[in-house]
Amino acid sequence: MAEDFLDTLEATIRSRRGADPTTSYTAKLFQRGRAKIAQKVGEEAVETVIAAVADDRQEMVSEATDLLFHLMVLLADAGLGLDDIRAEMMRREGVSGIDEKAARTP
Ligand SMILES: N=c1c2ncn([C@@H]3O[C@H](COP(=O)(O)OP(=O)(O)OP(=O)(O)O)[C@@H](O)[C@H]3O)c2ncn1[C@@H]1O[C@H](COP(=O)(O)O)[C@@H](O)[C@H]1O
Repeated sequence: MAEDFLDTLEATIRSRRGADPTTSYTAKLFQRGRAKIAQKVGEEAVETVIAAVADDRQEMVSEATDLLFHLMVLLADAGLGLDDIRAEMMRREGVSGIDEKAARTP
């Protein structure tokens, strides 16, 4: 898988564990803990949805970026990362959501 900016960002996020929370927002999130990080993911998800319903494309990009950043921090806090998401996405490749749902719905 080609290295892209998200991989660079993931490395930055991981490097902020135990860093100074007065100079790093990511370090501050880690310090505040899993529940607070999860809350931020929820807030950013809601803000993304609001922007989508308002059909505000610029705001959607901004809020979706906040959402993805906070989701990456949440994954990192749990010892997970983009490789785990890639692996799961690749496992699902070619399996239609329609077929997958039909297989688990009696
Ligand atoms: N991509 C981001 C990024 N996206 C959003 N944010 C921050 O996320 C916060 C979300 O906004 P909010 O208004 O909800 O935050 P808040 O009111 O401060 O939060 P709370 O009071 O609710 O805790 C803002 O402070 C944004 O600056 C980010 N902060 C950092 N990054 C990346 O992470 C890197 C490391 O950042 P530091 O850890 O701060 O050095 C940076 O170089 C960037 O590449």
